Amino acid sequence: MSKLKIAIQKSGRLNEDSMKILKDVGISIDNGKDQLKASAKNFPLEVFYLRNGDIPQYLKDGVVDVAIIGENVLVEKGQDITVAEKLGFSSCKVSVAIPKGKSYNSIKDLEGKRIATSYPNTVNQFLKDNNVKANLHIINGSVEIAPNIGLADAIVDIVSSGSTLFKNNLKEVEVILKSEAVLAVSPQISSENQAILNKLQFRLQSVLKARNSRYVLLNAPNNKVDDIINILPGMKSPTVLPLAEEGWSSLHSVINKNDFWEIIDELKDNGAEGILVCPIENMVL
Ligand SMILES: Nc1ncnc2c1ncn2[C@@H]1O[C@H](COP(=O)(O)OP(=O)(O)OP(=O)(O)O)[C@@H](O)[C@H]1O
Ligand SMILES: O=P(O)(O)OC[C@H]1O[C@H](OP(=O)(O)OP(=O)(O)O)[C@H](O)[C@@H]1O
Ligand SMILES: [Mg+2]
Repeated sequence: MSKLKIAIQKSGRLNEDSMKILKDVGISIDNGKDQLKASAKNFPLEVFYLRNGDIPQYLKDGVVDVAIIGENVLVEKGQDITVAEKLGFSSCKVSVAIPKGKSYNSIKDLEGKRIATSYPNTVNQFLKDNNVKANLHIINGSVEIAPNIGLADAIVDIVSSGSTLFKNNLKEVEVILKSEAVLAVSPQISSENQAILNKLQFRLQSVLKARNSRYVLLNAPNNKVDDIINILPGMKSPTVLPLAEEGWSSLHSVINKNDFWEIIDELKDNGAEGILVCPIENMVL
């Protein structure tokens, strides 16, 4: 029987969350220590542990069918690779930064400047789109140090919290792109393995929806139930059950996790009590 081949970052920022999402979709992996290849016990899946930067080529060559990878790496090295699913972790930006003390008005200020980066294709495309010519210095890591040692006037690198920029006395002046971890698909995937991918994607979607949602339970006097139903976003028809205490009901609903803190005061002002907010493991809609 055919198996879907998936590439996961061997070690680094994506590894743990990638393994966690496979676990959350019910796939258990037989993982020997330091193994570069492993098989799932209960799903037709083979896992290859690879360097993030090498994965686009493996996808292009059809060595692996799918991969969990940063979108930014696909922009840099994998233009013809499709994204099946955004996975909601490892959010970051690829940005231009310059020394804090330098003035900056527009992209044109980069004309003729030296830019240090590990993402030359991304930077070249950005410069071309903006009709700016600059000189690239390609380095593999610790890019933020380049302006301080006189190697460059500006850098293009990943920014997340901004603390690396801050520590190196740099400021972000342009955001070239926003990125998160994605499930990327090889253009060479067979129809047999595409069918396995569809099953994996169905499970992923159910887990991702659940991660973004919360199950809310609350109690309210019966005469407030209609008002509270109007406040709870996104649910056409919450469950309403009578409480043992006369004149009171329990309301159950699913809401987007980001909405909860926005509506909590409104719920309380409208008579909601005993509000419970619970995580959801899976959502099949
Ligand atoms: N500070 C950060 N915060 C959030 N996400 C990040 C951050 N830095 C990188 N990422 C994302 O995680 C991915 C992996 O980053 P990481 O630093 O672990 O790998 P790498 O050194 O670029 O790759 P390799 O596996 O080839 O060594 C990046 O491609 C990017 O999408
Ligand atoms: O905005 P921040 O939250 O500070 O994150 C940004 C930093 O994180 C990444 O480096 P990483 O720690 O992965 O080191 P690396 O250069 O060895 O990959 C990236 O290259 C930046 O340097
Ligand atoms: Mg890194």
